[in-house]
Amino acid sequence: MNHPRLATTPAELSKAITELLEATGKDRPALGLVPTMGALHSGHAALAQAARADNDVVVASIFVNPLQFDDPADLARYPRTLEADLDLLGEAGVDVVFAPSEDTMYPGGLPLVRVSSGVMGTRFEGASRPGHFDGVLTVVAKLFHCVQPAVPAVFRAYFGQKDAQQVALIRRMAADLNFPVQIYPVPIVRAADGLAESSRNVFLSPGERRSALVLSRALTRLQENASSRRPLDLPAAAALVSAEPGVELDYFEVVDPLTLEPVPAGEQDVLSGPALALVAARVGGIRLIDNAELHG
Ligand SMILES: Nc1ncnc2c1ncn2[C@@H]1O[C@H](COP(=O)(O)OP(=O)(O)OP(=O)(O)O)[C@@H](O)[C@H]1O
Ligand SMILES: CC(C)(CO)[C@@H](O)C(=O)[O-]
Ligand code: BAL
Repeated sequence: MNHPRLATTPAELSKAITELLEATGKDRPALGLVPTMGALHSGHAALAQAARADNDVVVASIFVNPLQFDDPADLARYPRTLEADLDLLGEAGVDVVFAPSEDTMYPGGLPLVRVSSGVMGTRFEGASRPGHFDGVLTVVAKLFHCVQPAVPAVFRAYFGQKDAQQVALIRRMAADLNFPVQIYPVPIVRAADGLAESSRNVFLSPGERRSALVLSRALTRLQENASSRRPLDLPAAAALVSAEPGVELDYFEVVDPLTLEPVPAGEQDVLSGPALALVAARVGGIRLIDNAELHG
């Protein structure tokens, strides 16, 4: 198995990227970045494959970012599978993996100055995980700076639509703070049973996994209502989730895909444009999120 080149410091990373970009012989080669927290699965592979298809050089990062965890237990048990991750990334054709230590990313402790995710970061996932999106945006800003090519190149970054709020916020950060990177969302990858792939799925027992399928079922129901121009009936979809034994609904909302502003209940019967349904629930002790685009 061909592993990608491994860089553990920004200096090693920069050197590897410059060498690979120069080796293309192109005036303006393209560089793709796939940020991850490791414990990789087919969802991450889809991101790496999309980056491979679009770019001359592909970098993936693996860093479990303590700044985005508000729950120390969640951080402590986050799965870490570096060897298998390198196999998967090698298979997907990734050239370089940046896997810094916590000390390298945050020398001298967690940073004093951070990126603020504003009001969009306080809703949905942000309401349940205070400080989460400031932590995500801060580390993504750092990763963009570490990967930013030192020679003329197109720079693209790939994020999964499974974390829809994260994609919306990273797009806003790149636009609001003039990051010279183009953000590419990649569609949600689902297991054969419909569950959105997630690193945390390994913690579900077989019974919990069966219960968790109610999330994708409820989203499909909304999609069918929207596409056949029936009233959405979000309360019925939420009731379906709440009625599932062992599932505790956190939120179920229909929002604007770019601003994440909720679509008022009175406007949900006839959608005036594309909308996004966002759902989060606890199944056993595990918090799961999912979403689906709605087209009327
Ligand atoms: N099923 C999926 N389909 C598409 N992209 C995904 C999927 N799962 C994760 N991603 C994307 O992979 C990137 C890295 O995510 P991360 O390493 O946090 O994995 P995860 O499976 O989302 O883990 P978690 O258990 O933390 O939700 C993110 O951009 C995320 O949106
Ligand atoms: C984007 C990210 C790698 C930042 O730590 C993380 O939030 C994730 O894996 O989705
Ligand atoms: N996939 C989002 C990262 C997190 O859950 O912390």
